[in-house]
Amino acid sequence: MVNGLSVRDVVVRYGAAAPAVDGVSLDVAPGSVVALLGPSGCGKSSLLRAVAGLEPLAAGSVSWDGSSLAGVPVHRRGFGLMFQDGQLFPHRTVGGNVAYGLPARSGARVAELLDLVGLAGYEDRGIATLSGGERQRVALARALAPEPRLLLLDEPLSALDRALRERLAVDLRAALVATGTTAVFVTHDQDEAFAVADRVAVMSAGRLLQVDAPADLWVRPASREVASFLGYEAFVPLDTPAAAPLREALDVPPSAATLALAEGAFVVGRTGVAKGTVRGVSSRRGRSEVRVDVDGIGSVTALGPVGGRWSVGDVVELGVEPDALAVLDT
Ligand SMILES: Nc1ncnc2c1ncn2[C@@H]1O[C@H](COP(=O)(O)OP(=O)(O)OP(=O)(O)O)[C@@H](O)[C@H]1O
Repeated sequence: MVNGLSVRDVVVRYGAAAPAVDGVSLDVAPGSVVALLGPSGCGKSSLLRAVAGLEPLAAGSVSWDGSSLAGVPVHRRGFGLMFQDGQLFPHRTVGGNVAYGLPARSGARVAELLDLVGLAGYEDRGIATLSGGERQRVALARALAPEPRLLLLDEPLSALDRALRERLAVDLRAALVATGTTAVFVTHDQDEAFAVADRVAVMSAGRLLQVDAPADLWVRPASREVASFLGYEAFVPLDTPAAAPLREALDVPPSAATLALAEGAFVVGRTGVAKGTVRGVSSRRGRSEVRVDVDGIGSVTALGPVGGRWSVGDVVELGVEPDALAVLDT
């Protein structure tokens, strides 16, 4: 028996089109957080909705602690749901929203939950007076209040701006860990998936490509497709001359395997092991991003120090950052 959530060979179809979810199997252990990560339309929400009982299965099974949930309606699964637009009750106070679904006179519990999501003392505020980020914090407190045995989160941060999203992702993980909540979290944002989840399940076109802890996924993407989705931007066979300095940095022998390079695999200004021709320069978060062409590798984004001055056509020395390299399985 598998403890927690077990998804086996699940297929979800809408009419005659190709299945939205095409034979996915996934386990979520009690107390762990799994992110479903993939591009728009790959079937993440459909899978989440199937687990919730909101979408019928065309094939396969969903079970909890070894018991099939077939025929168990949404409200009897003991699962919580949280969506992109929080779906708060606009005419209740913050406290009234969080208390919904709790027994009467749960004031202390409401206060504890608001404290957990960083909104201590917000009980009497009206929903209309809250920022978008505060609303999602209230929605999270409300979703956690009944202590669901599984919390299903569908892009809960994607309506927020980037800086807020990054902060809330960290707070969201802290709240899930502090409460020991088992959760499945849908996102199309790699950084968010890595910040929130213990394990990340990468989906594409209805299928699951790889499930791993964030660090393992980054270091050992199973395929070029996974690597591309994580942000690896160039691919080169390990046995080509251009790959020699990269092989050396990783201390791996030449082989037919493919080496993937993420942004920052090359660093401008470090002891040079390769040369690149500058094609463009931009600045992000204080660092310089230098688009360079490297013979035998192609166009890649090298990182450089703040305020570096390069012109298009300059030839620059490039050092290597091993953490931005991965060897793909053949
Ligand atoms: N109710 C529906 N009726 C018909 N087709 C649907 C329905 N819901 C989703 N689909 C289709 O199923 C596929 C998967 O959609 P789904 O929403 O699960 O993907 P997603 O990965 O969650 O995408 P997004 O990140 O854009 O929400 C898409 O091709 C979509 O058009």
